[in-house]
Amino acid sequence: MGDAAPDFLRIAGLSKTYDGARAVDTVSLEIGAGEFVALVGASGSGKSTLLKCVNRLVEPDEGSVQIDGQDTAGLPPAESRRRIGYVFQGIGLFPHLTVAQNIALPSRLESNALSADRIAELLALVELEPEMAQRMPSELSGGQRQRVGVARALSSESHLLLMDEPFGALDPLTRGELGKRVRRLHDQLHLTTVLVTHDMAEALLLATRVLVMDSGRIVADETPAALLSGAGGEVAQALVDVPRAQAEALSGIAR
Ligand SMILES: Nc1ncnc2c1ncn2[C@@H]1O[C@H](COP(=O)(O)OP(=O)(O)OP(=O)(O)O)[C@@H](O)[C@H]1O
Repeated sequence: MGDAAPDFLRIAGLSKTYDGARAVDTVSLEIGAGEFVALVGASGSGKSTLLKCVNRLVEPDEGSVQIDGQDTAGLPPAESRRRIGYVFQGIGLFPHLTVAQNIALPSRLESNALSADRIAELLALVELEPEMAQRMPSELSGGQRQRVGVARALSSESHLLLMDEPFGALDPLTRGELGKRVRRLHDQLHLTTVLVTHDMAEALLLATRVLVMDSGRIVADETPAALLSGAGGEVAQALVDVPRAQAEALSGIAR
């Protein structure tokens, strides 16, 4: 979508079945360089599985994924993952490594050690003090840990950032701040970003494009403005109705 940016991520005919149930059902999708895409949908609609097929934490049964013109099936899965920055639920920081060691890990696997200056720079990008580098993850708040996760995802200097509910379990203020921060980083570093979120308001506020998944398929692909004007069909509009109803209820109280 957008201004004729070249497609950076191309997903073609992708399917993944678990125990006879299709988690992802023949999804085809092109995402241009520089897009910030939010992927929303009910629990179990296939969002995480789709993202994991992109970085090959999950092997698809059918279909292909191309990143910057290169088919990921031609690379060992670990090599594909090193080329992608990702923040996934359940893939947290290593508790026995310091913040600095956690951030440096993807680069160390590439035999490309990160300098202390580079680690400080990555911490600054997510607005953490350089002194945090020597702390253990248990000495950080949940929000600080999630920032370190984002810094680690950015450490490989990949241009593709995949995030699966990266702001989950944060208080709303921190969540809002971290979301805006990630959006600014996306713009500054010219990233292509896919963010899975349960929060339609967050999707509408942060993304340039919103994809809605339902039963393994993409059922809507719209800009936030189009969704707010009523486009995208029934499933998408049911999701947009949630923040819309909240905004109306709040303005009713203020009157
Ligand atoms: N490793 C697995 N083994 C078996 N079934 C799985 C596995 N991972 C996911 N599934 C199933 O695939 C479907 C899609 O799951 P997925 O995690 O992709 O959904 P989701 O949209 O990300 O959900 P949520 O919003 O709850 O995180 C679900 O029915 C889920 O139970």
